[in-house]
Amino acid sequence: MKYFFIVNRHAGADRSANVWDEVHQLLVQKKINFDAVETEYPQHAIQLARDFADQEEPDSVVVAVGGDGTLLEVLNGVRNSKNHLPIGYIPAGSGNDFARQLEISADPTMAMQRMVNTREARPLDIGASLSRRDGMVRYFTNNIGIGFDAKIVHKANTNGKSSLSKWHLESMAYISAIFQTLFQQKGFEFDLEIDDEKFHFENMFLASITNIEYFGGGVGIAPKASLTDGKLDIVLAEKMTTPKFVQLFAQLVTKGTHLDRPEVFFRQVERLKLVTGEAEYMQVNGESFGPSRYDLEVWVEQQDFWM
Ligand SMILES: Nc1ncnc2c1ncn2[C@@H]1O[C@H](COP(=O)(O)OP(=O)(O)OP(=O)(O)O)[C@@H](O)[C@H]1O
Repeated sequence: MKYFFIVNRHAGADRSANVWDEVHQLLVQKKINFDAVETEYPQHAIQLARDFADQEEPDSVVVAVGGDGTLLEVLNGVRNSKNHLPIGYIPAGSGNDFARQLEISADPTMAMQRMVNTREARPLDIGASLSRRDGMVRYFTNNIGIGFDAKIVHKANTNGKSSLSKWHLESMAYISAIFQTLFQQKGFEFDLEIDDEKFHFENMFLASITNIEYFGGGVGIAPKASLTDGKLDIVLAEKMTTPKFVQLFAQLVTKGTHLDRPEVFFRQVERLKLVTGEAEYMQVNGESFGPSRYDLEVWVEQQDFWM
């Protein structure tokens, strides 16, 4: 097996550089067949992954070293190649939500051992989204979020990448951003189509289309999500009063019983369509987009992973 590593040394507020140094040493020690390239700018991993996959090297794996954003780019590169090579992943980001879902160790040596001990590719669900505005299809491993969570991601990302590692659930910066955004985020119109059912929401606050349980570095938005059920989970919350939000948030971070609340809409689907009435921020795997109006068709596909 040949491993092609795509390394974002800037992920995890630069922690990734240390992760990569440790992994690199192990690769050399264990005489593993590998090549490695470091990303030089945002989005570079898409092109690197696509170019490598296009070469049709037999028995090879493309490995992302970085956070959920780097994994997102590698996935999009591979899906845009004619060869959907298996993807490996060494988590080295701030949030690492995909690694959390799959219980991949944050310890680089353990993550690396798990990957090189793998004997066969494992097909897992990924999300695909077609923007009916620009005709582009984009893929994601974790989730698409519109509204509240996306605005928090936007704030974290514009606050400087070096401060991102401090944005964990328990950090004051995160909690204060949640409350600031709670007051700033207005309700927006949202149309949803699932099979033959159509829903119109006047006052949407957060719309999450998720393939995994977590977003935002360990927040369990979708406790029933699975990477092997062939479904995406839709979790919607309408704009609510502050006391109700506090109750919901407490349920979300403690017991995961928020899906039962009347302000929350929950479905598991293979395909959906959504349209936003207003320009909103969107986050995909923790990467920020917009603000913009969205008209998306989203569905589940499968991708081979090496882990
Ligand atoms: N050479 C580079 N210089 C600056 N930014 C880069 C470079 N290479 C990649 N990036 C960008 O770094 C960003 C952050 O990467 P990533 O999401 O992997 O880490 P993270 O944000 O720390 O982790 P997580 O998403 O798990 O919280 C991505 O938007 C990616 O495009």
